[in-house]
Amino acid sequence: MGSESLVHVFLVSFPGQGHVNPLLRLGKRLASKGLLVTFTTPESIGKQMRKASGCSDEPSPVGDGFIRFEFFEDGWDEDEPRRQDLDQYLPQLEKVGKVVIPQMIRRNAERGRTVSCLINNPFIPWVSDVAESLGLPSAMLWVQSCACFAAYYHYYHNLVPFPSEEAMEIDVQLPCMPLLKHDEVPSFLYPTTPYPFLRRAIMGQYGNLDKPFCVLMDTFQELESEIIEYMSKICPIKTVGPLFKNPKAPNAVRGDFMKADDCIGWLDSKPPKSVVYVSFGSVVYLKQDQWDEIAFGLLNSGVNFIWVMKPPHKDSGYTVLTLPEGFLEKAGNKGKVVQWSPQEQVLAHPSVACFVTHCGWNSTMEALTSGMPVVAFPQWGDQVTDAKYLVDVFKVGVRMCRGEAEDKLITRDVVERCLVEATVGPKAAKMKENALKWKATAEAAFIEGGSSDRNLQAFVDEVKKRSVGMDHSTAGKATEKANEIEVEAEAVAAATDGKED
Ligand SMILES: O=c1cc(-c2ccc(O)cc2)oc2cc(O[C@@H]3O[C@H](CO)[C@@H](O)[C@H](O)[C@H]3O)cc(O)c12
Ligand SMILES: O=c1ccn([C@@H]2O[C@H](COP(=O)(O)OP(=O)(O)O)[C@@H](O)[C@H]2O)c(=O)[nH]1
Repeated sequence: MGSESLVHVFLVSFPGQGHVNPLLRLGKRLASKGLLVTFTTPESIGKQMRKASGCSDEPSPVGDGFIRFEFFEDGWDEDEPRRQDLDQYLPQLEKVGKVVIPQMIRRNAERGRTVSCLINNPFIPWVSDVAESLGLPSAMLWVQSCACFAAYYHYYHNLVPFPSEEAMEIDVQLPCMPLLKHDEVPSFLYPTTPYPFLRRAIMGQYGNLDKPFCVLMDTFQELESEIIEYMSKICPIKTVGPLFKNPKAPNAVRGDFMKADDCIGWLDSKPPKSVVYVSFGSVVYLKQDQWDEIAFGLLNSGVNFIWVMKPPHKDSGYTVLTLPEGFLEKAGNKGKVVQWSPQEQVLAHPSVACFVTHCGWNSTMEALTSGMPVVAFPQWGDQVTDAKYLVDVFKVGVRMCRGEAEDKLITRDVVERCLVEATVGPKAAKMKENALKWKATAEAAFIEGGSSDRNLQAFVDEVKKRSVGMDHSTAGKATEKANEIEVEAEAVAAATDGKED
């Protein structure tokens, strides 16, 4: 069957690695179940994805369906530094996206690829408005834990007290969740967060939560059963994780912004469970003094290690981190420093003993599903909550810090102690045992017939059902509406021409 005759879903992603990965993984899972999937995000990131991962606009077969990429211009010059300032970039994306997404959908319809459903991830809640205005069903992929989803929900609706300027250090009790200490609540909710724009970005999604007919989540029933059950009574939640596992299409299509450095051969040469993998994800950037302490902690503990040292974006305002003098020489063949790693492969490698992680939700799911114990080094946002769960609830980790808000230098001795604790002795063995249990539970969820697979199949069936109900007049309405929006946009552009800075 050609890709034209398939039901077509259109995925719109916020241009961050931690958002692209889970949405693209969802796209692959949907494609493998027989859908045509178009994935879009701004061209600035598209350019990187094409170069690093070979993403193309030609449909690639995935299982029974296809996936293709179609990027969009965000209206800014290629090297516009304001993209690093989300306070400015998010409104720009909304302004442009509300015009260009309907145009893309119309062009697809004209080419015989009528879109049946729009799916977005957080930070770009206006996608649900676009869907609504076109008369299209929409869904949202939540890319953090259900626990964090619940925390934000209760905050948004003022259902329980959260830390405030009057009472900064109060603990937070949410239904069906362990008590969260004040610094274990997603840190964007602190009154003092340096990232209020990220709080606004997330809250925007809650303001629009009545629009998607389904909230997909990259978690699984057995991992967060009580809170999933509780929130399911309030929201149309479907857990479909771990999304990075796709039995039918392993690794074919990827969306990395940077090419991964090769380190698998090096890992092959190391004994089983002898290597510590250290990565803080795609956005966290530590301070130089903390970096130095980690470097000495790694050296002093004598472990083998792979350390991801991602260069900062040139407009981020961060100064490039350096390694202590003589570090690489001292580490010798015990250590490997890379700019970007093939993380899924590293976590699956038998030589790796533990993962020093910033506890982003993607990294958290990848670690659990790979049966990998962690050393939790959260910084902000959901990371501090994920760290709490990894250590106290899932029991697969030791805690190295409590987050950026604590503003505490973690010394080399503490780093060393945590590394030893996570790799040798009875506590390490127990954590490994727990991690392997989570791995097995995750596998049972994503294989055919498992909880996540059934939820995904139910979602696909629902999309198909709605697309049948969507006769040509609905598709025609979408086209008409897109035309109207375009005319309006042209008028707006003409009216504002030359008036912008
Ligand atoms: O592309 C991004 C840019 C920024 C950012 C941009 C400018 C700033 O001054 C501060 C942050 O934040 C981000 C935060 C993100 O949160 C990350 O999102 C994941 C999924 O929600 C979580 O699981 C992780 O813990 C969390 O780091 C993801 C981004 O792509 C970005
Ligand atoms: O060297 C690296 C570091 C990270 N990742 C991937 O980048 C994503 C990071 O997402 P996460 O939610 O963990 O953190 P964020 O970058 O959003 O803070 C995960 O899928 C990782 O597997 C990777 O492939 N190589």
